[in-house]
Amino acid sequence: MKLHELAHVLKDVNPERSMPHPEVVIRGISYKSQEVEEGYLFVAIKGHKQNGHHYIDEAIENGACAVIGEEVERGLEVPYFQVENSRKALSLISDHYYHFPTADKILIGVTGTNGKTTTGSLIRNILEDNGWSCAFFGSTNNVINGEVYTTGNTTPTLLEINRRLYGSNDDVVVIEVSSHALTQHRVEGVAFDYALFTNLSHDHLDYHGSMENYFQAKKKLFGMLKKSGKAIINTDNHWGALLAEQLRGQGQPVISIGEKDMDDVKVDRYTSNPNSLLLKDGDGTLSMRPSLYGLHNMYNIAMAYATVVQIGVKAEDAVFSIERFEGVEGRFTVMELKSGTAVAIDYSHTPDALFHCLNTTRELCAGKLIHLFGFRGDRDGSKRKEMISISSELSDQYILTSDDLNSVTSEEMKDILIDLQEKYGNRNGRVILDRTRAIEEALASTGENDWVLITGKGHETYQQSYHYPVENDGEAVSFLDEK
Ligand SMILES: CC(=O)N[C@H]1[C@@H](OP(=O)(O)OP(=O)(O)OC[C@H]2O[C@@H](n3ccc(=O)[nH]c3=O)[C@H](O)[C@@H]2O)O[C@H](CO)[C@@H](O)[C@@H]1O[C@H](C)C(=O)N[C@@H](C)C(=O)N[C@H](CCC(=O)O)C(=O)O
Ligand SMILES: Nc1ncnc2c1ncn2[C@@H]1O[C@H](COP(=O)(O)OP(=O)(O)OP(=O)(O)O)[C@@H](O)[C@H]1O
Repeated sequence: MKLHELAHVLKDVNPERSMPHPEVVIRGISYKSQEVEEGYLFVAIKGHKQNGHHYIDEAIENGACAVIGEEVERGLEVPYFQVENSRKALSLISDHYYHFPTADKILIGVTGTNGKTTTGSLIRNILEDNGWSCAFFGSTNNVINGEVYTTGNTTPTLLEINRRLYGSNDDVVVIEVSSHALTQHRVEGVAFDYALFTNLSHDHLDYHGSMENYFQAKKKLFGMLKKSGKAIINTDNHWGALLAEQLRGQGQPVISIGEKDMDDVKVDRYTSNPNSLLLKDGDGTLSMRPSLYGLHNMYNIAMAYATVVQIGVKAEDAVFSIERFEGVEGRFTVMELKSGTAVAIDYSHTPDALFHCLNTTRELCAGKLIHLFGFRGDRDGSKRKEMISISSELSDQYILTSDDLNSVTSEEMKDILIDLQEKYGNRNGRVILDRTRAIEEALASTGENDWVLITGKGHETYQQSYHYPVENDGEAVSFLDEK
């Protein structure tokens, strides 16, 4: 991309200086000054913690040939483009720079408080099973051309997405679109063929301030649908029903998922023992033995099914793939121990997710159910009381322990947990700060037919070290089972 082309791409351009080198070729783009190289375009973003405009000099020292920003900047030695919104400009520019890599693909955006990763992974697996190649951007990883990459955010910026998709041969792209990403214009300009809404419940209120704001953030995804695009919505969720009503009122086609006869894809009957599901799709009834457990996962299956049949997968082929799906790492991963105890490791960290996860475990557990969980430092503290009362009600015993501390100290977290237990806990609750010690205690007090449910981290690596030298919950359970 040449420098002078930049001026045409940015609508509200106000170049600080004339274009000294219109033929200068932009060799890369970054919004991180420390990653700028010779000939790069630097995009200065005023962020939540830092202001990228304070790093423009560093970016120029590193070789930036032009800068985009929101603030007035004078006397820079390279052309400066002042724009209304740097994040939007970043997305727009990266699309042009990488020659619109999403334009010739089927784009699926999945949003919702819970179920994005499971639903997105189901869709990817069903499509891959049936002849479509499918790229994936989500919480657990990114997959492009069948290559798996680690990821930072659930939803990267479009710069990162386009960089990965440049040269991708994938037919379809599934993107988990978080409310943060939508608020921060991370996928600005992407036109989706399908937008999925799994559910909305209490989470991230520290960021959005209210459920209404949280809902409005999620709703943005549905304004990014192509003209031919379709919304696929769980209308058994209150916010989903509201969204469907609003979209239908605007003439947007909606495919509804739920347990109601009027739903386009109905979760007709689910039993957990044996694990079997009956889906109704129009006149057809589909019976299957899913590999996933829990009613919440039946909704994920219904969402994924509704999407893939729209793309062209035959119903019976979709069912076959759903039954073979191996699940998502750390989403209700079950381990059978020598003692006869079953351990489920799950990622749930919201009240709604915890409710579903505990209910599922309760349905499978014939003996005692011990639940082990904690709360992430610096995250939405308003959901903790609700989570403790759900656990108090649905588990026989629970242990409050450490989750990611972030900037909170271990001692501060201990005080938080003790205070929460005293205020909202019951006599079956305890606090054991060291996560591995807490797992050890839970395993020591269970046996045949008992279950231990460990939630909050799932597959994720521990952010801090504990007594036993292990990196995650799965490793801790295996280590202690061998001990
Ligand atoms: C609070 C938040 O969402 N922050 C996101 C935001 O960062 P920011 O722009 O505010 O960054 P900042 O640290 O304030 O820095 C501002 C700017 O200065 C630049 N800078 C800074 C320092 C320097 O030396 N040089 C320099 O250029 C930075 O590169 C940045 O462009 O934009 C970044 C680029 O997209 C994101 O990586 C980052 O996500 C942070 C890491 C994060 O943890 N976000 C969480 C809340 C999040 O987004 N979670 C959702 C999933 C939620 C869920 O469903 O559970 C997600 O999609 O991951
Ligand atoms: N449809 C659902 N409704 C409620 N809870 C769910 C649903 N699907 C999954 N969960 C619960 O939420 C947890 C997270 O599931 P998943 O990773 O699929 O969702 P997510 O939206 O990607 O979450 P995150 O954005 O935190 O990664 C699961 O471990 C499970 O306990």
